[in-house]
Amino acid sequence: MWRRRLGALLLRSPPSSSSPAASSCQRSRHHLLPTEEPLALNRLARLFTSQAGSDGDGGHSQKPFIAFVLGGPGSGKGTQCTKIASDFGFVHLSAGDLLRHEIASGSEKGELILDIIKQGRIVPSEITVELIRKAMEMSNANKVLIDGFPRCEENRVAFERIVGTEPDIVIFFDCPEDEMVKRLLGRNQGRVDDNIETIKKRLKVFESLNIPVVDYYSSRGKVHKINATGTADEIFEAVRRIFSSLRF
Ligand SMILES: Nc1ncnc2c1ncn2[C@@H]1O[C@H](COP(=O)(O)OP(=O)(O)OP(=O)(O)O)[C@@H](O)[C@H]1O
Ligand SMILES: Nc1ccn([C@H]2C[C@H](O)[C@@H](COP(=O)(O)O)O2)c(=O)n1
Ligand SMILES: [Mg+2]
Repeated sequence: MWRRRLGALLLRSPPSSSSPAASSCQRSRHHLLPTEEPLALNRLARLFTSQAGSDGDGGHSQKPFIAFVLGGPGSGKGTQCTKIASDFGFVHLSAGDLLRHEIASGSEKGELILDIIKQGRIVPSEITVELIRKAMEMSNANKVLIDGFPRCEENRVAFERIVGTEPDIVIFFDCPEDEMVKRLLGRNQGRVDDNIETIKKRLKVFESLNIPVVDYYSSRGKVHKINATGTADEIFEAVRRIFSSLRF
């Protein structure tokens, strides 16, 4: 299985030399690659992840179909992912939920994550990608929705480096800011970032760091942009048309 092989390779890689606190989407690009040794491992990892085929021990190394689901805070990513997962048999991995789960675990890393989320900033990519990679491996899924990721260029590059593959498609929920703010203020799920001060910061981060990632994937012909106004069911009709036309 590609996941087992990749997991074994990555478990053997040495820890990153950069401290998580020093790592952020604001860092310069040359700080993204921790050491040269993981790079060599990444090349090996790609051999197991970039294409389907026999992995030499009788197993099947087909990589999962990956859809990144993007959109501003409150655009309805989580709501729509639940529907896609139920109707199209995808496993739904929310980057935000994985980070909140880490906070709830009481780990030291969780304290750092909580601090960053309260400020509406982006968690260091190494942390988020590692949580996603582990969740993908544990799910053993062949169709995965990755909700709320990548949030910035550094997230995108780190995913390609650590997981060794690109998304097959990117779904982008396009929603006006005033509607997103209204939805977030009415969400009522006790999230530490659903207050107007943090929401304003999240919207700024979305515009400055996440939209460039959407543009990057648009230029590669991977983006399906969906008008995210209207009821959740109306929006899902547009989503359904896209997923019904895919071969996975
Ligand atoms: N089409 C819609 N119309 C009105 N409310 C909606 C719609 N879709 C979702 N909501 C509600 O808006 C709130 C935010 O939705 P959701 O959590 O799905 O957004 P999100 O994009 O995942 O946000 P975040 O990035 O903060 O996780 C929720 O309370 C949800 O029930
Ligand atoms: N790739 C990601 C995804 C999420 N976060 C942090 C910052 C977000 O404001 C917060 C909540 O995420 P959401 O549930 O809104 O998707 O989690 C991040 O740093 N990097
Ligand atoms: Mg969400």
